[in-house]
Amino acid sequence: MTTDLRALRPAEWEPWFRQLELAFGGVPEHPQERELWKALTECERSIGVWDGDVCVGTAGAFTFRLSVPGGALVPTAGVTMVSVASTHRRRGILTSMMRRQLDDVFAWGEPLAVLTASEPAIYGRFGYGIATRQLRAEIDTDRVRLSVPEGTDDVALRLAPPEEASAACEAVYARLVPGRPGMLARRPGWERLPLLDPPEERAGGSALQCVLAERDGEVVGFALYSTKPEWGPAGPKGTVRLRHMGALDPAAYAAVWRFLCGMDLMSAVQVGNRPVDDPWQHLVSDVRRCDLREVDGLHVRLVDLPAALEARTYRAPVDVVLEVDDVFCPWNTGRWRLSGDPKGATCSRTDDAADLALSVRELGAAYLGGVSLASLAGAGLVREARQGALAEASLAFGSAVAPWLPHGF
Ligand SMILES: CC(=O)SCCNC(=O)CCNC(=O)[C@H](O)C(C)(C)COP(=O)(O)OP(=O)(O)OC[C@H]1O[C@@H](n2cnc3c(N)ncnc32)[C@H](O)[C@@H]1OP(=O)(O)O
Repeated sequence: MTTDLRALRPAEWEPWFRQLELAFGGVPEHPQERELWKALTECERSIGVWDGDVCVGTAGAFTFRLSVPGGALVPTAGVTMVSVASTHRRRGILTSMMRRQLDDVFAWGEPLAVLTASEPAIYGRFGYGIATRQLRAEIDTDRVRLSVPEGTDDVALRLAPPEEASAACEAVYARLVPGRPGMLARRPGWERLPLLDPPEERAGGSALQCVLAERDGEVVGFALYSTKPEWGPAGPKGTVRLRHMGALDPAAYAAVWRFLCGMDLMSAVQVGNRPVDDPWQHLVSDVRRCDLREVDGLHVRLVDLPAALEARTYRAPVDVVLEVDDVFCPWNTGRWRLSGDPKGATCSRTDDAADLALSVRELGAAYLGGVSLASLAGAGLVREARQGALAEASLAFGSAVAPWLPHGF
């Protein structure tokens, strides 16, 4: 079988995207969603694999800037729309696309590649580590009470049509990005993503709604959500489905959560993707009635290892030699001295003896500060060669807030 792997040509987008839809089960995306992804596709950064004139492989790489510990926004490739035709599976087409893509990303000078996986088992072999988790919950608001901090009553709430409120929500979102590793600075066009709301995908729920939290006329928080009314023998038992929220201070945050949890005729708030350290967990009277669950979120790959390690800061002073194994991107393999602190870091090749040995996948998992090197060592995935190095590096790599990716891509 000979196939042709090449950059996507704009005129090829339809069959290319159709291949992606087929690989994901064949149901066409809603036109609203299709149009958004078409507008956001960066053809010159996307790959198509063709068998004759049939598209059999797809992969894209959005131009992102990712928030990392310390608040820098690092140029990052957002790997997306990966698929191989079921007629051509398990013949190495994904591997060939990952090869081309990571070579490209390195050549573009982007230190990181990130993705969210349809199945977490796919990408470890290409050097991606699971760096963030997302919290899912269903809060039983008939039973759970919320205690709110002082100042919450000073926050005014106002319903607004989501389209009209979008600019104000985006302004709040943008201010949150540097403070939470894993968040993405949104480029023009991406503000449409939280507003996607095809009627066919509401599953009995309302259209998207928006509440704004304001203090002295300034928007300090928001939530995008829908409601699903339902009635049982004992009366109302509707559900609030939270899509997206953000707030600039604890009182604004609590005001939004009190609104979500206090809606009349609603018995539950469903939360699909929040940070694992989301503060509402400390406001509720009964955390057991919140049905907390966690799943993998952002998978991170260090493409240019020294540039990536120098782009973030470290929570405590650290001076370690890392012996890194990177089979898929061998330019990262070798010994690297990392010296860093809360202000910055340097990372360069060294012949000195290793303090810690690990693969680039573990480094990707630990990079945003949400997965501890000590925990990875407990699984036998990080080896300590100098006593004390593991504790030192674990502390330094940690983040005060859990890294989190608010939305898929
Ligand atoms: C970021 C995103 O876009 S996530 C979306 C990923 N896409 C999908 O899930 C759509 C449906 N699935 C597919 O399109 C394909 O099955 C793909 C893309 C996952 C794999 O494509 P293929 O061309 O079959 O993969 P390829 O032949 O290169 O396999 C490489 C290796 O990965 C392994 N692999 C491939 N798919 C999977 C999987 N789903 N789970 C576990 N391992 C896998 C193969 O067994 C192979 O292992 P080996 O090197 O030890 O032999």
